[in-house]
Amino acid sequence: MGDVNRGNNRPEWLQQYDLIGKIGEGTYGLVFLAKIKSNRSKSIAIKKFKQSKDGDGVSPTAIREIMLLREITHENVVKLVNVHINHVDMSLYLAFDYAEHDLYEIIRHHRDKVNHAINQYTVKSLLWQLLNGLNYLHSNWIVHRDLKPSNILVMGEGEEQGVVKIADFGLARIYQAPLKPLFENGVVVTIWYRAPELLLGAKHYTSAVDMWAVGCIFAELLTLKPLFQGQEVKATPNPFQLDQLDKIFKVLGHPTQEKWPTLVNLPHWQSDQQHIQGHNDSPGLYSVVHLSLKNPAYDLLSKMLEYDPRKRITAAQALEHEYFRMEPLPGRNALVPPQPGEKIVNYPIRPVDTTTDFEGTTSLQPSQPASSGNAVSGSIAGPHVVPTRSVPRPMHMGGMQRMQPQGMTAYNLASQAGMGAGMNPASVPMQRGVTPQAHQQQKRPRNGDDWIPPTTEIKALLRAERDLGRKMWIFRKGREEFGK
Ligand SMILES: Nc1ncnc2c1ncn2[C@@H]1O[C@H](COP(=O)(O)OP(=O)(O)OP(=O)(O)O)[C@@H](O)[C@H]1O
Repeated sequence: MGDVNRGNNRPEWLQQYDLIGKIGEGTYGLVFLAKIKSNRSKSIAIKKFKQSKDGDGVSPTAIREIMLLREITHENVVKLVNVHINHVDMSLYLAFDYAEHDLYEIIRHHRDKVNHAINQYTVKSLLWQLLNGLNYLHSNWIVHRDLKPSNILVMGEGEEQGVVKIADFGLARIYQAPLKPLFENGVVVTIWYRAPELLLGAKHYTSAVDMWAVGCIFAELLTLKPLFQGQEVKATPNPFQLDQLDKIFKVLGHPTQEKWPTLVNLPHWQSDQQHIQGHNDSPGLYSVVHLSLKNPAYDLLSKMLEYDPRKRITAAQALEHEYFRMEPLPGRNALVPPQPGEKIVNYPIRPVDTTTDFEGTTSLQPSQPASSGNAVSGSIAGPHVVPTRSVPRPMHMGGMQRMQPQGMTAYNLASQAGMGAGMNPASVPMQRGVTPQAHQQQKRPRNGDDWIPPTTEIKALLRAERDLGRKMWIFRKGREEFGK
């Protein structure tokens, strides 16, 4: 057990886990690695959400994330295995299946450590599974909106080795007609992967924004470099990201009204003509990604990076693309070597900062090696421990699992449904329910520290969101009436 389990006020629910340490930090909170005590071979990633700024407890963002994730069951989408709300301080913990790798680290490893490209089979398998998960989400009216390499997880050793899992639905929204204006929720997609319509000020978003991000990620898998690495403007809540657009135009050329008729309606296109309506020559996407114009990979990529969102390829269409029908065929284990005897890439496991506990505080005790075999942070713990990467370890490679296109259709049966003449969420079978483990947990109420059963939980969360809305309404009314 790591030091992080030694605190006096450790909540009781946590006792089913051995908390190993912190593995990451995002906009919405910290991510921890834990082991289930009753089954130490099972690793869990526990995401602790930060409190909302106004101290109202569980934030609406978190509520949406839970509501979405409880409904979602797909091999290529990360599984939410448990939810915990601490009623004392209204902090929220989500327990997900743990994935040893993510595309950010895989790309980084190839670029900075092994110094060679990711093999074609792996790129194709990663991309296919990413599209497969995304197709499922889009079929269920969910736009991810924050796709980027660190949100695309890949399973390590075990039965699911090399399987892609889309993670982080912190910004995802269920989208229905009429679409909600973007600005209500502020910034959506991380800038490098942000679609041009959003950069040009579109007030509505569609699943096409995710496909743009997939195009950027596909190019990054091929070249090991972010495709459009713009300098972010951070001044106002949703500033005009001129540099990001500029980076895109430099590679793809400037969009034209002929190719993208609704372009003229976009706010920034009108307001900043001088900067963004030039007509300079671009080197061409194919030269940046080093692909010939005839290569099916290039054809698919250029369809993902189509300017007009209405013409951009959908996830369902992309899965049917010729690229996935030619050798090497994509497979379920994206990390197996392309040919028997070919060199295996030893991807590093996640470093774990064993000195940081759930409160984000540091125990100031020396780190201990995690029994999980995960890498741990430096040996002397300080308040600002910089985790070090472990020595890469060889991965056990199981039998090669590759799929024929027909096999993939079966594998993807649910997610392919309803994608012909428009998306039809009703035709996609969705499993509801909760793991038996979660049911056991809910029977043990504790002092402000209980597990909430799924339906009650959703109701409670909805109530919390409604209450928050009511509070804001009362607050706004008060301001109107009293002029404050
Ligand atoms: N289920 C998981 N298993 C293993 N690692 C995970 C899991 N979920 C998230 N991570 C990792 O934890 C780190 C932080 O993730 P998180 O989703 O909080 O933030 P982010 O995606 O890096 O940034 P942001 O939230 O600002 O978009 C990332 O490196 C991510 O790959």
